[in-house]
Amino acid sequence: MTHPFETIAAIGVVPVIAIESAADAVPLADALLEGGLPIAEITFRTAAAADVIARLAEARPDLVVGAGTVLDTASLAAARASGARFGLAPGYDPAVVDAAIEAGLPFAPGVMTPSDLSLATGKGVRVVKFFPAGTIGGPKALDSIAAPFAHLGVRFVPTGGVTLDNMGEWLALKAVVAVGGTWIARTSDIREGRFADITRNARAAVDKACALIEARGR
Ligand SMILES: O=C(O)C(=O)C[C@H](O)[C@H](O)COP(=O)(O)O
Repeated sequence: MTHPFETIAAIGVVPVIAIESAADAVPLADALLEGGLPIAEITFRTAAAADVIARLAEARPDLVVGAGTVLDTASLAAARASGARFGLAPGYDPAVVDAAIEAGLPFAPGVMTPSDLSLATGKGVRVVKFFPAGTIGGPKALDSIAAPFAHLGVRFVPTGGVTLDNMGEWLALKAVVAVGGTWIARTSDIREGRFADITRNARAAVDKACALIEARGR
């Protein structure tokens, strides 16, 4: 089975999803898959997250489903038990990172500073979320912060303020493995059943990411 971070690198975009009802899980997955996006980061921002992951792992194995907003070890355990294939967090919590390593779950903690990055790389982590990407200073900030870690092969998933319009600025950076964002499958679009819009957003994001990744010649 392909490593989930390889799939993420090949596609170049990760939809960050806060879904409120497990009943919407399969329609959401089908909307993403129809848009050519076989990845979903289901965030533990809602009580439904673990149920949604479990349903998707069971009913839509073609979708690489992961857990987002993993803020504590209890969420990590719930994510694993539900069948999440990877995890991400907005910040760096050593207890969560240790638990993910121990469990063998591919996990990208969030970093914002060189200190966070040092902690992460010291644990052997090589894929991190860069959050909140837009607010920290955009691609220029990432370029500067990443430079002293480049020889370690650290790759970033900038998230927070990324859109279809600005994703090209991020994916132009070699250190960026993929971008993440909520714009592809918004909570309100899921709640109100606008799955055709989600398919359209997914297709636009994937097409753009693929073109950008090809252009930079990876
Ligand atoms: O929840 C997490 O684990 C996070 O890391 C934060 C989210 O990825 C961002 O809040 C998405 O930001 P927007 O795409 O600008 O809405």
